[in-house]
Amino acid sequence: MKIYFAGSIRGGRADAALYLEIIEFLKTFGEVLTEHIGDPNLTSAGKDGITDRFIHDRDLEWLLSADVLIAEVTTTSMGVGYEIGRAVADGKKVLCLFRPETEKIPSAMISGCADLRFVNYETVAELKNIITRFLAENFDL
Ligand SMILES: O=c1[nH]c(=O)n([C@H]2C[C@H](O)[C@@H](COP(=O)(O)O)O2)cc1CO
Repeated sequence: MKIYFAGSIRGGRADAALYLEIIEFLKTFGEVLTEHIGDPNLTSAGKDGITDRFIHDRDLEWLLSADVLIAEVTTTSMGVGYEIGRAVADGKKVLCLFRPETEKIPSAMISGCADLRFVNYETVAELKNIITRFLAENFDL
């Protein structure tokens, strides 16, 4: 299974360590196409490609080749929102994970979308359980 993991980069790297932990966990289910999102050296000021066009085109190719998109959406990111929209438009299975303990409120354009699964979680153990169920139960919960 090819998994596209989406997490904030320029939107802020407060959850970068969590992204790395999610990616390591996702690797037990299949190939994670976007391992660089967990790179602790990748900052919100940086980029992991030569140009923005290169990053966009490379990521979109990965996204369209993936079986599923899993996004951690607690840190608001325009890029993650765009990826979710493109995945939904392409009919992909999409799981969005959000920690409501923060002061942030998710965009209604994500939490209100009926064509994806939007799930709140509190602990990493809970998050892993949700991912396991989603991937094991044919992208449903
Ligand atoms: O350098 C990058 N590399 C990269 O793969 N992305 C993609 C993957 C992430 O899921 C998403 C993050 O978007 P943003 O940078 O707007 O927070 O965009 C985004 C950037 C920078 O915008």
